Amino acid sequence: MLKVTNLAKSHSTPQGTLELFRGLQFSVHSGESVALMGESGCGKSTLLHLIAGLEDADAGQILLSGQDVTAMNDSQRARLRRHALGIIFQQLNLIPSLTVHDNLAFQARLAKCLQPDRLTQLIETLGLTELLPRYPHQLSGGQQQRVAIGRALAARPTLLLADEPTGSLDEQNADQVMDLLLTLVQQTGTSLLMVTHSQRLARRMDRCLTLHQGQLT
Ligand SMILES: Nc1ncnc2c1ncn2[C@@H]1O[C@H](COP(=O)(O)OP(=O)(O)OP(=O)(O)O)[C@@H](O)[C@H]1O
Repeated sequence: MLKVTNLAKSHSTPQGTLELFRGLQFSVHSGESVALMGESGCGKSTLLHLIAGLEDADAGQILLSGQDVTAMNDSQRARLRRHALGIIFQQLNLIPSLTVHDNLAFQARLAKCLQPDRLTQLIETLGLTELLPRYPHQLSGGQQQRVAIGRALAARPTLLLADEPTGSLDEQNADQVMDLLLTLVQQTGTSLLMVTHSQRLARRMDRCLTLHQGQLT
């Protein structure tokens, strides 16, 4: 489903070139949930950005359902993000001027795959029914997190990329959000690649990859 081969990425910084990784290889299979761990600054977020086509790799190949992200132009990448990827980054990027309901429907509408029954089911599973008319600033952190998960899954992505989606929550809320995320991923057959600093959350996933000094173990 996701196959990464010989991936290399460096950043240029005022101190010179910072090589994050070279020759990186790994796969995520259909329906599999994989934790991505590693110390701060090792390149986990950058790796998600490369897979999402938001940054360019220096070398290597990223195949998503057989399509090579590294060979796509900007509009092909945007299309891929709309149709095949769900993305939950640290800044949740909910749209402040839209209600919870419209935030949830937004990405599915863009991808032209809004299915009202499916959206209703997602809303129920995520416990958001009462909150539909509210705006993001009227929600708690955990509630915003659930909306971001719903929005990412409403468009039926093949792969969900999540960067510490429970990072700002306390343990109890993080566990609840994680329960929902894993249930939904299982129900929909979506694959999940999730950055986390929590061993506890990582143990709940099918597999854990650790990025250390440019290598995955
Ligand atoms: N656009 C950029 N230009 C230069 N350096 C960058 C850029 N983006 C990230 N970096 C550097 O690349 C390294 C990897 O950053 P990245 O955000 O991928 O790490 P991370 O593993 O996700 O860290 P954290 O766990 O703290 O979120 C860091 O040292 C960071 O300072």
